[in-house]
Amino acid sequence: MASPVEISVAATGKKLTVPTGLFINNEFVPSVDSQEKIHCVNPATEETLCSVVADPTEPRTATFVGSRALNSVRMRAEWAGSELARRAAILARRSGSAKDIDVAVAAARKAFATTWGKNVTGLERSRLLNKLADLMERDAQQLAELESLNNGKPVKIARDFDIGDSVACLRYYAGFADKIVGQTIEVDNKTKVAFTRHDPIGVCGQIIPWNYPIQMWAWKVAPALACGCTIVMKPSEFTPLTALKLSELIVEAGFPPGVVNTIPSLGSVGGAALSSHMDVDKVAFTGSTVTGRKIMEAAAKSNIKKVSLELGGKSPQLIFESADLEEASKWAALGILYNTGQDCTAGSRVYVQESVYDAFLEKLVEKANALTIGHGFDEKSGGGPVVSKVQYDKIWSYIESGKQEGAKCILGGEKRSGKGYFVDPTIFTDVKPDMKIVKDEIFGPVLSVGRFKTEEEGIKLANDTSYGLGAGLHSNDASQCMRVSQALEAGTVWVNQYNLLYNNVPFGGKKQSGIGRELGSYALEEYTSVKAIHWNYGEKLDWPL
Ligand SMILES: NC(=O)C1=CN([C@@H]2O[C@H](COP(=O)(O)OP(=O)(O)OC[C@H]3O[C@@H](n4cnc5c(N)ncnc54)[C@H](O)[C@@H]3O)[C@@H](O)[C@H]2O)C=CC1
Ligand code: BAL
Repeated sequence: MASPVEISVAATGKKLTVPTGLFINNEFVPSVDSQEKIHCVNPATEETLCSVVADPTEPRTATFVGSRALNSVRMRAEWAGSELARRAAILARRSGSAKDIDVAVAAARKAFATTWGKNVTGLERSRLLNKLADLMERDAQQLAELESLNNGKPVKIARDFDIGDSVACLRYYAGFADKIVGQTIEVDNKTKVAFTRHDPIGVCGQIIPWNYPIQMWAWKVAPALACGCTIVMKPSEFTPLTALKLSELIVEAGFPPGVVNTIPSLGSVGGAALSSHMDVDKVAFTGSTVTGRKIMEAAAKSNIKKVSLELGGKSPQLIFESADLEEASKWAALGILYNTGQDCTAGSRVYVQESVYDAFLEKLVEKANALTIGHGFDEKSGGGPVVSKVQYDKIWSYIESGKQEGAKCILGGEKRSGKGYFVDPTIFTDVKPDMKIVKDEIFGPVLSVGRFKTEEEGIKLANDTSYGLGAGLHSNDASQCMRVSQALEAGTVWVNQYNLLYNNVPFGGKKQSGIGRELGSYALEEYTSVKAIHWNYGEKLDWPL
């Protein structure tokens, strides 16, 4: 058994207990072949919270350093050819056979064949999912505090939005569990019929990021369990704590052993092993486009498992002259500042029609200034620090590049002193389409504001990106709203609002923002395999042909 640890929470004077092992077959266990650890850091204080068992099969420290460094300096030329890059590449290649992933996949396979899959009724799956939702609701405050400690986001936001929506997500899919039905298809009125079964796809590898550790867990786990799949979950190495805590609730809710397994691991080890595993039937991923591409490649090179990818974005918002500028400025601020900009749909490019440019900008700066970025346990905080030193350095390198490339920084852009990975709202104007701050996903509170004259020009600027996740438009002209929402190349378009998602509305990307859909009834397609059964109840075969 791997022992739980206690984390002292200075702000409340209480302690939180967190399991630290790999969660396999409803038990927290050590790695089969290593004592290596993932160190979890509080981004508000830079202090280590605790360490959890990692999933290594190779010398871990070097891989960990390599992996982090690789992520942080991916775009930096000096990385290429360095000794660290060479070592990281070798170690990443070697990590494909992670033994703990093998053990977890075997547990998930066994559960799928015995206690779960087609061996459990939809009603029972629904009951267990509802029970899990109740437990999550009961523990919402504790989970929110843990999420805040590990990720940085404000406790109240984690509790009321991330966890509130996650509880609702579990209940939404609990409702579907006994309603997953196929079709009856008449192929011949007298002698033959066909029907379809929507079978659970099998063992699912689920690889989630650090920006919404609990919510991305719920988006993945809820539809998979509703459909009868079993799971090997790999949380981000930056934020594994709440996935481990939720694993305790899996046991308490009464799920059979092996239905949900949790392997805290490095992406280059556990994530790569899951994506290339020959006995994983599907991999669901949320994260960067760079990693999504690797996952698709690994799936193609192994067993052609089903893949769904929810990737990055560089989402635009268009502000037209008829818009309610007061409201539009609030939505634009929310779009870039929610979760301190660490959001796949962050509205990181705003384009304003020339006639209202100055008036809008003034309001936008006022709204951005009004948001307090602070400690997650401070009730006044509307946003927290960014998740890690890696992310902090990446964001600052973009802010510097914006300045160097000639954009005008009209808000923020100055580092704070003291501890914590805090980045204040930063707005650039006078931007050009080929600037890095306009093209790349920054994943921080950094906004580029440009201008356009005509609707056609606005649409062209908005669509000038390899991404296609979200887009927003603000206008009081209904015909324009309809025209522009159709023209915007994105999986989600918000009209006179931004960034609101609902469990019953599908979510996903176009272009290089991903494939597949999460949420809504569409997500069920990701976790089921359609079988057509042809039935002959009367035709005699006229033979030979
Ligand atoms: N679309 C989104 O929601 C997210 C986008 N990002 C973007 O990615 C950038 C870098 O952040 P990262 O943490 O490095 O994202 P990432 O895409 O590398 O990490 C996301 C998940 O993928 C795993 N992973 C990493 N390499 C893998 C591999 N080879 N095979 C399988 N799984 C792997 C990680 O362990 C983590 O669980 C961010 O600055 C942001 O721009 C990051 C997180 C979420
Ligand atoms: N806000 C949707 C999920 C994500 O950012 O990853």
